[in-house]
Amino acid sequence: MKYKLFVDGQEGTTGLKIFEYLSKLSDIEVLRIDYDKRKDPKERSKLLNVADIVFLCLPDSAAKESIALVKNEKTKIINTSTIFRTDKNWVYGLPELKNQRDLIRTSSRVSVPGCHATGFVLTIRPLIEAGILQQDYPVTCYSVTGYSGAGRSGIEEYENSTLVTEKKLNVPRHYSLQLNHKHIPEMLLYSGLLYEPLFTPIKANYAQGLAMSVPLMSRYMPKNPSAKDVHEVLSAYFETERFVHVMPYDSEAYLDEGHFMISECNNTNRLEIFVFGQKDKINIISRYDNLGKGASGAAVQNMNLMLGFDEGNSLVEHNI
Ligand SMILES: NC(=O)C1=CN([C@@H]2O[C@H](COP(=O)(O)OP(=O)(O)OC[C@H]3O[C@@H](n4cnc5c(N)ncnc54)[C@H](OP(=O)(O)O)[C@@H]3O)[C@@H](O)[C@H]2O)C=CC1
Ligand SMILES: CC(=O)N[C@@H](CCC(=O)OP(=O)(O)O)C(=O)O
Repeated sequence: MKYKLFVDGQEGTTGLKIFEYLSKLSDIEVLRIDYDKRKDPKERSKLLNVADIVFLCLPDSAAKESIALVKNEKTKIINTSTIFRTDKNWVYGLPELKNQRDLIRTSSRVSVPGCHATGFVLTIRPLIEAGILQQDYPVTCYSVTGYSGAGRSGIEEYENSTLVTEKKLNVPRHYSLQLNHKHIPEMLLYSGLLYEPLFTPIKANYAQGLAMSVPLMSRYMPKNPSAKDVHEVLSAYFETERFVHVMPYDSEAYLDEGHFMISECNNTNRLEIFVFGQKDKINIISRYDNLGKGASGAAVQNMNLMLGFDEGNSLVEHNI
């Protein structure tokens, strides 16, 4: 039997990328909606209810509408939008967190993590579990991302050369300046922190690739770990993971004359964690493709688990 899959939002940035992955699989049948009917609730309802798995690649309000249209027990939902990521009836689709993989395998409602939240949670949670970061540590972090993270409208804005000149989009831009980015609730809940991190995202004039940086000060942490100790904890936590890799400690070899390269994981589902530091200063940076492990790749990884496929089915693990 072939599993039936439907991507609601098939023409959007996340949806199109998921389609690319699905086109490599043979044990599935991808259901398509007519372009003109893609926003018609009646037509969507038909497909949503015959599919074994649906990917919701929609704005929050439309995703909510789709969920209400699912009227049967069988259809499993993978939701890439922001809503329900902290809802207890949904499983957070980050398999690399301890015990999360089994929850995903048996769930019929999975939320794909936000792109910024992915790197943050994977950095903080292992340190708290290992007891070298206390839950009330006042964490500050920042993330630099390509404009495709803002979906179709973001891409159109940046790829329209007149606007780039008029709006001065050729320089990086901080946003969510009130420190209230929409990923904060999931960053708080799944990292294990007691207080919201102070998070500043920065969008820049390139399409794809994200780096989340979390600087920490050893003198304020239990056991005063060195950057090398932090590296060892993270390496042990992700030792057996296929898509999350802790890179060699303080490795200059991965820098370009001292500069970090954000887009090296593009077009893969790979997330790399780097630890740098000196004296009591620790700098942890994760890099990944916001459309890979930050969205569509993560969605397909979750699908593989939910259907009992090989977890890496159709996903690219390495840059070759
Ligand atoms: N881009 C990224 O890196 C990430 C995105 N996400 C999330 O994924 C979701 C999709 O984002 P993204 O693909 O970037 O956004 P896009 O704007 O690129 O795509 C959204 C798609 O939804 C369609 N749509 C809008 N309203 C409806 C409706 N009522 N019924 C059916 N279809 C509708 C749009 O149609 P139309 O073709 O008319 O535009 C469009 O194709 C969002 O919730 C976003 O927050 C999550 C992680 C990362
Ligand atoms: C560049 C840019 O604007 N990125 C988006 C996040 C992309 C993402 O992860 O989105 P969802 O939480 O919507 O799923 C932002 O920071 O709001």
